[in-house]
Amino acid sequence: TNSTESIPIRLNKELAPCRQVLDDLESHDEAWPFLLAVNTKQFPTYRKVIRNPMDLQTIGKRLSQNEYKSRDEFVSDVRLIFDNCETFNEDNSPVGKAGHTLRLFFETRWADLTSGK
Ligand SMILES: Cn1cc(C(=O)NCCN2CCCC2)ccc1=O
Repeated sequence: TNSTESIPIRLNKELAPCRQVLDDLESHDEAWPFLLAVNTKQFPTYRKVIRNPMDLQTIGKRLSQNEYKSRDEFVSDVRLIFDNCETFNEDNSPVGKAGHTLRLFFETRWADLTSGK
């Protein structure tokens, strides 16, 4: 119900599924493009095209620093990674394919951890 969703993430013990799914993402074979922020020296146009960069290391820092007020804020940052990836990469490129694969893995794992439990 929405009665618990607005309670701060740490009070409502929603931190556990966030930490779990982040660990699962970081250890996935297709996570290599998303572990760290995109290197803007290697991709000089990136910051012009992608206004809100996001990566798994940044999410981990925010989680550890209690910067997420709800699980929905956490989920939004994860989905931002994949939306940015679709903007900047062709679907059939190595990075583009990794993004589609990891997005499906995330949505499936997140549903298992938070709804069908
Ligand atoms: C998210 N994203 C990532 C890349 C990428 O190539 N990352 C480099 C990954 N390297 C692998 C070993 C060292 C670093 C390109 C475009 C993009 O949107």
